[in-house]
Amino acid sequence: MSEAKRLAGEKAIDYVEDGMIVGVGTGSTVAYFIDALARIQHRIRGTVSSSEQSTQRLRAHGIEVLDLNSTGPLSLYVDGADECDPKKCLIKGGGAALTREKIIAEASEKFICIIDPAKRVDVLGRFPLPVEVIPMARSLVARRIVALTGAQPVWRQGADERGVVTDNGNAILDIHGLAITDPVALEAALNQIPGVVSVGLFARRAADVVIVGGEPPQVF
Ligand SMILES: O=C(CO)[C@H](O)[C@H](O)COP(=O)(O)O
Repeated sequence: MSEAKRLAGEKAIDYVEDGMIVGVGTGSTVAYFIDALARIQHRIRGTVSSSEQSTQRLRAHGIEVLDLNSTGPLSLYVDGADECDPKKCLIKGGGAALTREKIIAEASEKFICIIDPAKRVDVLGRFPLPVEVIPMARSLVARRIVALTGAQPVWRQGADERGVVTDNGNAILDIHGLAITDPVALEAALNQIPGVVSVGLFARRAADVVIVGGEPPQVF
């Protein structure tokens, strides 16, 4: 499977143009993209990173990481996903970086999603849907999710009693047992719950192009 991820990550380099500032997502597929980007780094002006993990990898290659507040809109964002439906709506956040990923996707003109074939689904929801929440609102948000969806939110566990702590200092609830027939409506409804920071559904702002790793990669 990592071969498919590598092929998807390397194919995304085709979309990088000279002088661009490139938005960079998070995860093992993106790691291949970063490694390929390192080989052409002299052609770009820098990157904006969606996580501490990606920032470390970018800097290890000597690639400049810029503050989104100083770059203005980005031309290109490249990121992975946990699931992708035929309309290019995504579930993301398996790596707990969903909020910064959503911010950069929103700031970018073109969002290229890089996945291996196992991520393609007809209906989103087999992968538990991540929701980033303010820690004090965790139980409240969980109750509201049950009332809204009937599905089961599970607090993502981490190294200690605080559970997983995101780069923004928040907690993650993973919603199990959803079959998401209307991703735009569910994203909007979950975003209304006080204490929700962001939802790992990328439906209002879906991907523009999806690259599925393979020999050759498929693009849709
Ligand atoms: O959303 C993400 C991180 O928050 C990742 O893009 C998603 O989890 C896919 O990761 P991988 O490429 O390792 O399969």
